[in-house]
This record gives sequence, structure tokens and C-alpha cells, in this order.
Amino acid sequence: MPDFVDQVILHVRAGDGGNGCASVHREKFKPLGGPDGGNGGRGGDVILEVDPNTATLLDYHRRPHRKAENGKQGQGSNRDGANGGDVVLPVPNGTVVKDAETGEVLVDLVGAGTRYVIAKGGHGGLGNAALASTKRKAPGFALLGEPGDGLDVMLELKSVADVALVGFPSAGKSSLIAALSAARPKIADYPFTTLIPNLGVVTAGDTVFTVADVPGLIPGASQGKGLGHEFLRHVERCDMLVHVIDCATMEPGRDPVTDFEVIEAELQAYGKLEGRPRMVVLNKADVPDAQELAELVRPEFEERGLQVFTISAATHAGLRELTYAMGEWVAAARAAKPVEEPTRLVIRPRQLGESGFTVRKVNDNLFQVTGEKPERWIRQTDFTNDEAVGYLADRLERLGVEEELVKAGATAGAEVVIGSMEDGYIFDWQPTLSAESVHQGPRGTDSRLG
Ligand SMILES: Nc1nc2c(ncn2[C@@H]2O[C@H](COP(=O)(O)OP(=O)(O)OP(=O)(O)O)[C@@H](O)[C@H]2O)c(=O)[nH]1
Ligand SMILES: [Mg+2]
Repeated sequence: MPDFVDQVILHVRAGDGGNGCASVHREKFKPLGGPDGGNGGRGGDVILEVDPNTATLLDYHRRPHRKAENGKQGQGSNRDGANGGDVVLPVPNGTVVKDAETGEVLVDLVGAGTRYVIAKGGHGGLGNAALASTKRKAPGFALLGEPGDGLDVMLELKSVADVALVGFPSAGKSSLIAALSAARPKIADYPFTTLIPNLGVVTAGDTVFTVADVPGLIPGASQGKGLGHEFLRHVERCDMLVHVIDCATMEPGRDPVTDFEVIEAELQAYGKLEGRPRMVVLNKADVPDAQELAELVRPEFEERGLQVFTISAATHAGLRELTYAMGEWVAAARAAKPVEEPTRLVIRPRQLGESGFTVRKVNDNLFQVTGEKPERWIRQTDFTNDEAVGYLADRLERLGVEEELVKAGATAGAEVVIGSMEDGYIFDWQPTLSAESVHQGPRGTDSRLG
């Protein structure tokens, strides 16, 4: 399992609404009372929230399926079902949310506390008490709860870390991150030990920042050699670069200044990193002669205007000074950045023509009705209950669906699809699609009631 994840597919599912209840008030030795079925509860939402204490998407890599609670069913005696609990998922600042299928950016979450309702819970169904009217005194049905939204999204970290450690393989980048933070990356004396960046959270006084230990860089990386582009893609998303230089290497042709120049040449060939501040860390000062070498080359770096730290990731020598210097950098860089205003609450726009609906003539004998309301009503209807179907027919008529079908040229017996052609609800249309044409027996006398 990787220690670091900057991109993850998340499957979210909001809670379904609870079904409404059909019930009739009863007391001993008294005739049947009025309808008293309660409403179903609302399904919980799935919400993303920017949390300053969350630095990675690792949790979602481990558990990519997240679901909010369903609403509870309504009950007799006018008891409404409880709403389903929301699920709030903490994400790092600068998380970009994309539709996993189309790649379309849904939202760019910036600023602590910014919330985004990614999947909306379904409405609860009304109970028969709420459905009663003068015309329909004792409805023998209730509405079904609606399903909650379900979708797959891609979460992507815009910035990987505040600081990127760059350097040759085996320079001690992973050792340094382990010495600075609680991260425990793999450390070994062969090149390319690190294949995926490790992320460490470092504290320097009041400043908390992240350091990414990226895979080792070799000549030709900018042309894709070694872990080339993959590596550089990560560096690009860090605000600062720290060169980690091995002062104890015995490899021919290598010395601190040459190593630095080779890495710089690769960074330049890659481009896009010119403005990034840099710092130099001379590592392995515990090895005999390495300390002397470090002191020898220090002026060369300082002449180029670079801050230099001689350290040992092994013995932790020099780490305090380094940590505080990095912290100061980070604090200054953050202060220089424009303040990121929390975007407050963002709700995923839904396609609604709220009151509207459209009738489309597919052919002489087939018509399609689409629209938020009619489609929602279909989902709320218990088709095993004739009375509920009758109620649906009344609603459709009142909305004017009937009239529009006539205008579109529908005649008796035509097929009408409500919703999509793939999974919409199909019925044979009768010009006066009143409840009576669909169900048997007078309304309010459903024998299944009670
Ligand atoms: N003596 C000494 N050895 C060190 C020091 N820092 C790292 N090493 C050793 O150097 C080797 C490489 O260390 P890593 O931290 O894995 O190096 P890296 O830069 O992450 O290497 P890649 O992931 O391959 O790019 C290991 O054997 C470490 O124990 C140090 O300060 N002193
Ligand atoms: Mg490493």
C-alpha cells in the first residue's frame, strides 16, 4: 500500500429517503379514525469539507466507498421517520473534485471549512396523513422515499506539499523526512528505493507544513529517464525545493557542486520551476571526511545566494536549524499568497426545470415526458398499490401533462414513457387518465389498509 496518494477515485452514495407510512388511527371500541401514517425521513447527504488538519487523500485510497445513512420509515400515530445522518468527509485544502467519468471539474475546494454537498440524500415519502385532502379523506397509500444520489468522483490534490526534497538516488531524502516527521518511509542503500512520494508533516514552532520526499532524480530525468516525469510532476506541485546532497558518495564523477548542477539542469529542462525558492542541505556529515567536504563547498553555494545547512539525517545533527529555516520559508510564502477565502457552502448544481416538463413525440404511437417533477413522482409511487397509481395520475393531470400530450398529438392507446427511454416508466395512455381509468374500486377503500 502506498504511503502517499495524490489522486483517488471515490464512490459516494447519499442516503435514500424513508418511505411514508399508510396507517389509520385506531382505539379500542371506537370506529376507525383518520389516517395517521407519518412521513419518511430524509436520506443523509455526503459532504466534502476542507480540513486544515488533513494533508493527504490516503484515507480514501483505503476506503473508497462512502455512504450516508438512509432516512427511517414513517410510522403510525403520525410518527415521522428520523432523517439519515450526513457523512462529512475531510479533504485537504486545494482538493479538486472531478466527475470520474467525464473528467469535468465539479469544484475546486479552497479555504478551511469550505463544504461541498457531493451527493444529496433522497426526500422522504409523505405518509398518508399528509396526503389526506377533502377529496381523499383516507388515502390507503403513502409515497415512497426517493433514492439518494450516487456517483463516482476523482479527488486530486492540487498541491502535493509545501516543500519537495530533490536529489540523487540514495542522497538521504527519505532518511531526512523520517528524521523530521512521523513518516516512516522505506530507506535502503540502493537507488530508487522511493517509487511514490512520501509525505511528512513537520512542525516548526507555530508553523505546520508538509514535506514530500520524491523519487531520486538522475541525469536525463527531464526526458523521462528513471522516474523522470512522474517525479517532476510532483515537484511542480510543491512551493519550495530543498536540494539534498550526499557528501559521502564515493561514486566517480560526483561531488556536491556537480550533483547540484546536474539536478538543476534537469529541473530547468523540465521548466515551470524557475521561480521556486531553493535551499541546499549537505547530508551525511557524520561520515568521516564528509563534514570537511561540506564546509569546503559551502561558500560555492552561498555565492549563488543559497542558504546552506550541513546535517546528518542519521545522527540528527543540524536538523533543528534546518527545520526552523524551512518553517520560516513556508510561513513567509503563505503570508505572501493571497488569502484564500473559504468558498462557504457549495451545492452541486442539479439539472432542474423545477416546474417544467417536456413532452416529446418519438413516433405516432410513442411519447416521452421528461421533467424533474413527473420523474420524481414516478419514483415516489408504489405501483403495487392502485390507489397510489391513481394519485400519480391526478398529479400528472394537474401539472398539465395530459393537456400537453393531447397537443403533441397523442391519442388513446399511445405509449407514454415518463423519464429516460432506457429506464423510464411506460404506460398506455387514456385521454382522461384520471385515477378511475387505472384503478378498480372507489378511492379510500383499499382493503389492504390497516
Ligand atoms: N551515514 C549516513 N547515512 C545516511 C544518512 N542519510 C541517509 N543515509 C543512508 O543512505 C542510504 C540511502 O538513504 P535513503 O534515505 O533511502 O535515500 P533516498 O534519497 O531516499 O534514496 P532514493 O529513494 O533511492 O532516491 C541509506 O542506506 C541510508 O541509511 C546520513 O546522514 N548518514
Ligand atoms: Mg527515498
